[in-house]
Amino acid sequence: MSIIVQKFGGTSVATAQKILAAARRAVATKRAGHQVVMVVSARGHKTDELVDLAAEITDSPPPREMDMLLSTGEQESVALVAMAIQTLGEKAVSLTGGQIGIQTDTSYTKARIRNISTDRMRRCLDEGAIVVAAGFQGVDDDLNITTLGRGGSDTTATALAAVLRAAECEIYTDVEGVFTTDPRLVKDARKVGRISYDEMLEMASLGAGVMHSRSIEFAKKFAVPLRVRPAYSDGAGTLIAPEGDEDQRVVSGLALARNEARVSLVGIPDRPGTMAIVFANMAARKIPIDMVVQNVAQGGTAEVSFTVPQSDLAETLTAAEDAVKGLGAGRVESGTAVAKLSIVGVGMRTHSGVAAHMFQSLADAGVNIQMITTSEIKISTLVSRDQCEEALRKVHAAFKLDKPTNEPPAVGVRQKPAGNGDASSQKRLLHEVVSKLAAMEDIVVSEVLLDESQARVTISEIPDSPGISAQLFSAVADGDVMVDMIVQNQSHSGRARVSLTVDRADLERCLLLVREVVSQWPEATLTYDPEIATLSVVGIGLRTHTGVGERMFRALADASINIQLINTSEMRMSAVVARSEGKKAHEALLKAFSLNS
Ligand SMILES: Nc1ncnc2c1ncn2[C@@H]1O[C@H](COP(=O)(O)OP(=O)(O)O)[C@@H](O)[C@H]1O
Ligand SMILES: N[C@@H](CC(=O)OP(=O)(O)O)C(=O)O
Repeated sequence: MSIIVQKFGGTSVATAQKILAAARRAVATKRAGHQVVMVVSARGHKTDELVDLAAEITDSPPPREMDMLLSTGEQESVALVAMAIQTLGEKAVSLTGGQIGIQTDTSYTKARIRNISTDRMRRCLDEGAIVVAAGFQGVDDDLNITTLGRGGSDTTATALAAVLRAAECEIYTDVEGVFTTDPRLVKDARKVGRISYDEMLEMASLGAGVMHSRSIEFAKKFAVPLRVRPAYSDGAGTLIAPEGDEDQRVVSGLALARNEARVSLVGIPDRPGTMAIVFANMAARKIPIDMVVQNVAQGGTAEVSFTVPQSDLAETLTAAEDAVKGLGAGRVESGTAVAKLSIVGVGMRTHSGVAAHMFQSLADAGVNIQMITTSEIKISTLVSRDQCEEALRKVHAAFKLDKPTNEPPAVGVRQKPAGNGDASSQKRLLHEVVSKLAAMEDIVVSEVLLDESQARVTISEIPDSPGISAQLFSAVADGDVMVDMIVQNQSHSGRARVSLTVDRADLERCLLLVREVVSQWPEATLTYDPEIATLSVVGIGLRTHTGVGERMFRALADASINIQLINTSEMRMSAVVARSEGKKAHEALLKAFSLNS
């Protein structure tokens, strides 16, 4: 008999009526011939209320007691849901994380799942009961209660689906499914029928609150089909699966992270080891870095900027000050009142002109871009917070995401065939690595790739005002040059620096196009380097595990290799180095991540 996991978020069990509705759905699924495991969150704003209550008692609640407190929200709701099921005439057993055997590490308030025992759940299911599992919690080796971090019930649900080999994991919520962007912010947002794990991972980690990114990591690692569905109707929702829709748009969705802060380390030494020290200091404080922007150095000093949630700013500044002390040079700058606006879509792998279109729509809205970073399937920009919602609406409309998908794509010229070439070998590699994991949530690094086919172009001293990036990238796109990485730092004295990488065969054409645009800015300078290599560490959980950057940059530092550019995503962390050092860097990274060449 197939197992279906059904997760109900806080909004979907907020009242007795909603609890009964959730119970009816589980009962109907059981009566249709499935075994059912429900995962339930705390009712409504219960978790927030408990957090506020603790704050009234003390400024720094002990993490162990915080987890003891927060886990009660879910304990209340599972009991109520189990009662509701029993009144409908079916057997039900509510279980806490500890009673199930969800074993975690001891990092209170952000624990990671190590193992899950299926014995108790299977026994209950075999006795004909619906299992009602408390989301968001587990226990450590000493049976201390731990929680998985805010929004963690999605992670519980996907992890239970993985260990039970469920046919599907359904996430019931207060919207029809996954939308092109948050429907609360953009009323024209449309529901997506199907989206790939990779796109959903990016969307979730870039700010789309509908799913917790760690739960998509589980889904991808253990190939769990996920479906986001409305709790209030029979809508089919959105399927999250290995691949997205066939007739996919170039851009599938937009995400906004409103409460970001920027931290920059300026004037730091441009030498091997710098990034290793920076990342080690961040990892030591478990600070998850969002957008990392390191641009080519000038005058012997380098600069790295990154964004963090504003709530992590104080801790990040301390870590950054420690890093500067360790480096013996540089200073720390920071900026608040910024927001991160990102576009996501696998179509970017094959189409040119996507960045230009995004930048142009921001320019048309009078929005200045303070920082840019890209990965193969996303482009993130840092903009001022007071303009961010308007910017979100403008970019959404510019990509015609408010229109049905069967219309011709709004942008982009296909430059590369779509075929997913080595997808099956990637799946095999992933499976091999996952099968050897000691703990379920351990980081997965499946490959280290060396790309020697690219060239770098850097434009310095360009004016820092709306429309500049749009002009630059429109010119390149109009010339049909496919841009891979884009990195733009925060500006200094009204001047910014942008670097991009292109296929080496396109370098001459790209330079011609860029020169023409740059000629209108008297102070701007253009440099290029056809001799670069890009190293990419590929895996799952690269951003949520803060130690990957540290390990990567430590390995490059130990091999005395200097880093020119960095870009990161959920599934890839890349660094540009001199081509002459590419092979050595590749070997060093394979060794650091215990992979065979
Ligand atoms: N791309 C998106 N698609 C759908 N919903 C989104 C998206 N981005 C943000 N959201 C928001 O996520 C909310 C659902 O998540 P959440 O409030 O955590 O629900 P739950 O309590 O069910 O876990 C929606 O109400 C919606 O406003
Ligand atoms: N109750 C927890 C866990 C959770 O995932 O909730 P929800 O499914 O309502 O986002 C929280 O508020 O963080």
